[in-house]
Amino acid sequence: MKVIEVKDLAKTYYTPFGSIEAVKGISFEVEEGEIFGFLGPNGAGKSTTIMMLTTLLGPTRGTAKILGYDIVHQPNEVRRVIGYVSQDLTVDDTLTGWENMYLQGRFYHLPKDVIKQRSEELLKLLRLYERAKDKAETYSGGMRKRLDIAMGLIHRPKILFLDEPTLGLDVQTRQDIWEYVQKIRKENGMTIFLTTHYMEEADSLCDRIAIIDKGEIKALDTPRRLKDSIGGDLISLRISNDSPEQISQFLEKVKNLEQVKNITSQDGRYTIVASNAEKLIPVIFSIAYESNINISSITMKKPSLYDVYLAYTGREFRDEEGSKEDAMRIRRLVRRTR
Ligand SMILES: Nc1ncnc2c1ncn2[C@@H]1O[C@H](COP(=O)(O)OP(=O)(O)OP(=O)(O)O)[C@@H](O)[C@H]1O
Repeated sequence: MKVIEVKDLAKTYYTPFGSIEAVKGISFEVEEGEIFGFLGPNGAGKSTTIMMLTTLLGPTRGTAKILGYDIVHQPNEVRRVIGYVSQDLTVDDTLTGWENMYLQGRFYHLPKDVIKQRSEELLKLLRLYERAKDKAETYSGGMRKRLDIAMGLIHRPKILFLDEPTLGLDVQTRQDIWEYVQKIRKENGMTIFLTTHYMEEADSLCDRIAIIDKGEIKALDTPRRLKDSIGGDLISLRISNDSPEQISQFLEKVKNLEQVKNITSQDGRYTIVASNAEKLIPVIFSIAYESNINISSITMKKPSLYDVYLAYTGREFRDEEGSKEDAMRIRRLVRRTR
């Protein structure tokens, strides 16, 4: 069953300095029980999309349905069936874990006994139960994020939206959060929609991934199939010759080999996409020898999501402006979690 249906969804921000087309008419569907990831660099349009789907922001164009409810015309129904954990923590530091859970439960008008029972369940699931009587200000950053997720689950949402759930957390805590997200899905049969700019997070956690760049979905599939879509292994090589003519003749010969699918170059590095790369490397060396080409380095690897991103967007997964914004956001989170 499709629980999220998005059709031609778009958002343009109008600012005194001009308009920004943050999301440019995207369409996709999410099946019940999936962990669905939105992967893209800073500024790609991930938060804008999640905010539209959680009814916090009106779209400029297009529609989306959450469990059949329209995000524009039935926002209250949508809010009842979803949980949303934003990038910013909603935890109140001056309250204990229990109190934070209680407050959240009251927002949803849940009876006291239900809040107590669900809080106990969730605090145990997210390994916070032992510290639930302590004030949140004594928690680590990872514990606060876990409490935030527990709070987002108190009304038993059918779909949980997580915006960059592990932003600014260390590697170990990040992996803990992944484990909890998988546990939540398993134990509650929930659908999870998350945004991330961490490749390994999307790879190990998501059933399917949409790669988003500059407000557009560039590719959407399972991590395995996305990687397979590259069409083979990747051989990366550097050449120390100076003559462009010599190099292009060499590359032409390599390109004509049956196993070679594609060759791209970036910053003086040539990337060859090929099947059976192990067997191809000696052949490349012998062509280089015949063509008087000096290979200064050569490596071989299976494609990663990073390579998929590169192949679909034609550029590196970085954004100078975005990384500044990201650093600021992490600093803000760190300050708050102190
Ligand atoms: N309130 C706003 N007003 C104007 N422009 C905005 C606003 N919010 C976001 N933008 C712009 O819209 C684009 C998409 O931003 P968005 O926050 O959705 O991206 P993102 O992929 O979630 O990145 P990040 O992880 O940095 O939040 C960016 O160019 C951003 O600067």
